[in-house]
Amino acid sequence: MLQTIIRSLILVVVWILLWRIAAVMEYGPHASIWFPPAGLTFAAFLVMSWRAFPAILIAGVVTTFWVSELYGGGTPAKELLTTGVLFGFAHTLPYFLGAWLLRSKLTRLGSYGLASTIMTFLGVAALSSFCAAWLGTEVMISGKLLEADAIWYTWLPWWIGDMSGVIVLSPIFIALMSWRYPQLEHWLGGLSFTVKAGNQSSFLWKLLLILALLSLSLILTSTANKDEAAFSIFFLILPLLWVSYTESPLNTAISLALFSTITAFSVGIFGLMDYAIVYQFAVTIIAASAWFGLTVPTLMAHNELLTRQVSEDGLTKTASREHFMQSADALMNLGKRQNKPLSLIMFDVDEFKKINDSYGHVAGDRALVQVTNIVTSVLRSSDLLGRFGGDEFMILLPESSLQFAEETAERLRMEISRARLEGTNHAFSCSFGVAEVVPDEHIMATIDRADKALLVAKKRGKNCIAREN
Ligand SMILES: Nc1nc2c(ncn2[C@@H]2O[C@H](COP(=O)(O)OP(=O)(O)OP(=O)(O)O)[C@@H](O)[C@H]2O)c(=O)[nH]1
Repeated sequence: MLQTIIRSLILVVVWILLWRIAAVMEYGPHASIWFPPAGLTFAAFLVMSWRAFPAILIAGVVTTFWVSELYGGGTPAKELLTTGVLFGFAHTLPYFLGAWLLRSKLTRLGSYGLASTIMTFLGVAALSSFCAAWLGTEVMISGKLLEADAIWYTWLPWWIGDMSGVIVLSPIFIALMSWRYPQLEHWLGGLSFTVKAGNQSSFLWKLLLILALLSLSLILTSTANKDEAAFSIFFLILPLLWVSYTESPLNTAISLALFSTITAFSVGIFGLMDYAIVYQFAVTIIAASAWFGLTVPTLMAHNELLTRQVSEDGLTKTASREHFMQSADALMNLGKRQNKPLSLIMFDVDEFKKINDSYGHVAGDRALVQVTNIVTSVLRSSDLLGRFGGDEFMILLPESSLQFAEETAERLRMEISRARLEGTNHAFSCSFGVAEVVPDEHIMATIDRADKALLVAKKRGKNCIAREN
């Protein structure tokens, strides 16, 4: 309970502080480049759900009194209180509903729906801020804190400011809060905001590049005082996308927060109010693109994982049957072009069933890994080892005559027979069948001949090598 009260108090104070900062950076009445409290409200509802309500309502009431103070005052306290409560609801309800929608979508998507998560986040940010700005303006007008016709020139910049506040800043607020709520990571749709171990120097260089380019664009605009110069800020999309493609979501959130904060402050410092709308759109569009950019590394990682799963045997990490066939085709074509012989070895662990029956299937699995490790240590890097199925494996040896393949099989047989099943005194052995690839034949024909030779080796008493007839 005490913890909830402390968290709510911190939320009230931070919200009011951010509101004050945004008010300092206003380029028109109720219009700033971005409105950070909107980002905080959205993040708070996403992380804390309805528990964030009291804190944001209180902050809404306090700031309504402050607005009256800033813009002339004169409204009686009772009326201000009603306006404050109404404003609180006008601000919180749209963001609460938006965060609830995103939250329920996230729980359904899991970590594979990052692109969909980001699309929903951007859509929800646009809709929630639209409603919050519209309702907020109406409340301000009915509370006589705004002129009736102000709806037309206040509502639009209010909306864009709120929307960019949510799009640009709520991820950094979610990141800050998720350190206190680690359970968040499960449903952030593959977005992890935890600090990753490792060298951050490349990120710092990228950050410096962003700051340098931003300063250049701002100085250029204040010197030239031309629209064309102001639009140069859109070039910042390149380094920011670079960050999102190559860095963690947390680093992307930090870069966007820093980029947008400096931009918002600079509009006041450099007197760039005339270009405020350019900066507002630049910040929002660049942030939205950077969030989509985050899907690239995630998709690439998924792609890599899937490729590995398809091309690798899950247990022994040797080539899967499908991958072996594909690679064998390429190696056979190369052999044919270079006019070099290729040979194939099929081998099978002897009495493998006994290992399973005596020591269990887990020990059986370990035995298969042990055998393939021994085989890999003997083979050349150009040889291709694949699992045919069960305890049967195949090796394609480029630039190898039948004679060379037999010698290799003999070395493998010796090495394997020296090994003992981990933690036991159980000795292994394998039987081998060897065949040479005939130019233009299908790999399955060679496999068939090597397999027949393997059967012969088994019939001869196992732990030996047989060559094709
Ligand atoms: N632990 C484990 N066992 C497997 C796996 N795949 C197949 N097996 C078992 O491996 C055994 C293969 O037995 P076989 O090759 O038919 O016979 P064997 O005992 O090796 O006898 P020989 O080949 O005649 O020497 C079967 O009992 C399968 O259930 C696996 O991935 N892990």
